[in-house]
Amino acid sequence: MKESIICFIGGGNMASSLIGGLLQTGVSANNLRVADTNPNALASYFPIQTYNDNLQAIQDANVIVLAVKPQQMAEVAKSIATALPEHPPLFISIAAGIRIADLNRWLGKDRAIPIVRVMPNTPALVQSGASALCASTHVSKQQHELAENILRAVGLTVWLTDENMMDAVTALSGSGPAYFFLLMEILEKTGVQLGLPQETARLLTLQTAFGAAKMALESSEDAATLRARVTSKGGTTEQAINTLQASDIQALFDRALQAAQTRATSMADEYGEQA
Ligand SMILES: NC(=O)C1=CN([C@@H]2O[C@H](COP(=O)(O)OP(=O)(O)OC[C@H]3O[C@@H](n4cnc5c(N)ncnc54)[C@H](O)[C@@H]3O)[C@@H](O)[C@H]2O)C=CC1
Ligand SMILES: O=C(O)[C@@H]1CCC=N1
Repeated sequence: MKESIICFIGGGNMASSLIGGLLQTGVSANNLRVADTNPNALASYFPIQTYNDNLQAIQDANVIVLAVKPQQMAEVAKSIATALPEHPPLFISIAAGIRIADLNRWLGKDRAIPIVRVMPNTPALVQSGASALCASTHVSKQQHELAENILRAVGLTVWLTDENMMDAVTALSGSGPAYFFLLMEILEKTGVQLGLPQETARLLTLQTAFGAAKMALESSEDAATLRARVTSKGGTTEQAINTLQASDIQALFDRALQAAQTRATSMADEYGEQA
């Protein structure tokens, strides 16, 4: 991976998390490029080569990371197709919903293009991302390893054998950081309502979230057991958990994640087959 030239098409929120994470992990700035049609998106960027012309940016790249919005993907991919060499580089698409088959059609028409579809998340910026990967049948063993190495450099990776699982992953871990950030917002605000100074509520919230995640990751016990250890019989936690369960928090999250999964699937139809 260290020698590969990795070119990002689209330099927004998710691309900047990946680029920042890769730089932190020691990938040379000389091997990273980013192209974006909006020069403001690149203004505050890391010290890597930036382009406003996608076709110029992809020249000699070993890996092209497609990081534009799903609705822009067809147009961007079809334009890149006009400039691909005889042996196309590895494509990594991080777009929610967009299927490998559609990407291959846009990029290659009838010829096979090596594509790895990935659903990463923004904690990649601090090497704590979680990515699910799924490879097209035309991805070589080396390209498989290359994609794995790029994403593993910024966090956990899991491979999916069934691309259909990607929309569930998008609902769980792709969107997931937002659920935890929302919970942090809620806890901090509630702490203030209970009488704590804002900064005290903020710090206690963040450290509690971090501590709970670290403990769950490092423990051999499941989350339910760890929760039980906090919940003293007749104590305070029991009151809070009972209140949350009386409002059926499980059903609320079922509906929320189903809505996200359904949206990912509908984006594939909206921006894919008809595009
Ligand atoms: N934000 C997130 O947490 C995650 C996003 N994703 C996926 O990553 C992709 C990008 O999402 P974000 O970074 O959030 O969006 P964003 O809007 O922050 O970034 C997209 C960038 O693409 C640029 N762009 C638009 N048209 C272009 C073109 N023709 N050529 C080159 N660049 C162009 C835009 O100027 C913008 O900077 C999406 O497909 C999304 O589904 C996947 C996982 C998590
Ligand atoms: O909200 C979205 O559509 C993207 C995909 C996962 C996270 N952000």
